[in-house]
Amino acid sequence: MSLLTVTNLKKSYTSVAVNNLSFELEKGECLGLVGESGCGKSTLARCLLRIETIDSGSIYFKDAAIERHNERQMYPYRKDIQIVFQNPSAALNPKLKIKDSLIDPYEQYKKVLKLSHFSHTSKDAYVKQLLEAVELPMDLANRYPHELSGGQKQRVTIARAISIEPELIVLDEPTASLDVISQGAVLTLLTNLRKTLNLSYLFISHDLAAVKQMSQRMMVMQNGEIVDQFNSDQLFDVERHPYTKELISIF
Ligand SMILES: Nc1ncnc2c1ncn2[C@@H]1O[C@H](COP(=O)(O)OP(=O)(O)OP(=O)(O)O)[C@@H](O)[C@H]1O
Repeated sequence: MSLLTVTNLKKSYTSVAVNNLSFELEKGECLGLVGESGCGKSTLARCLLRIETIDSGSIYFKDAAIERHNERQMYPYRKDIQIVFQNPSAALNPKLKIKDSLIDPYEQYKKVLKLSHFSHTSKDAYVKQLLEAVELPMDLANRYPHELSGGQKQRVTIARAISIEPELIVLDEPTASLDVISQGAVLTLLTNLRKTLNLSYLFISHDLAAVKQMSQRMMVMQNGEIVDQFNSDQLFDVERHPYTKELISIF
């Protein structure tokens, strides 16, 4: 059984943002999602996280159809689906030291947490493991977000996401705000973490090369619909959808 099964998902604002989306995501895989600005990628992410309500369709995660869950029913699933956003500065509380930001998801979900990779013997020991996991030095723990570089901040948001050992992380343009060198390093880190922690990713980006590098399978979205789905090594095959070919030619 797939970790995530989305069927005929539809979400409209003033016009349709996401229409009739169906796909499956397997445990342990990175599934890439590409498409130009405004095609509905972030709307899909918000629907999966239940930040948005959906109009119709279903979202089946692990053993449950979560699309109509209320907040109380969502609680055990919330910890299993985490998100890393494009802009780490907006994702971190500027008033919290890094160590306090890192401990925050644990505090929120400790009632339902069963950690197998990290261990929480003390706050300091836990923070140290998380900083090590994202290859950041321990002395960042006592700093505030504005004292970190963009790449370091994004590593902190990744550490927060993995701290509660979720099943799935939605990566919504996680490197878009970083310089090219930091981008490569963060993508490599994410790939290593996926393998070490047996994570699954939905990797959203308009960077075709990055998605190909990271993902085992890819989906292409246009005007709110998935127009192409394939194994990443079939990206350049002749039978690709004309829009996929167009994206390749732009790249
Ligand atoms: N809260 C909202 N209210 C009204 N319309 C919205 C809202 N959020 C998104 N939309 C619209 O839905 C469509 C899809 O937007 P979405 O942000 O999902 O695209 P995207 O592919 O993630 O774009 P980008 O790559 O620029 O982030 C757009 O037409 C957008 O204007």
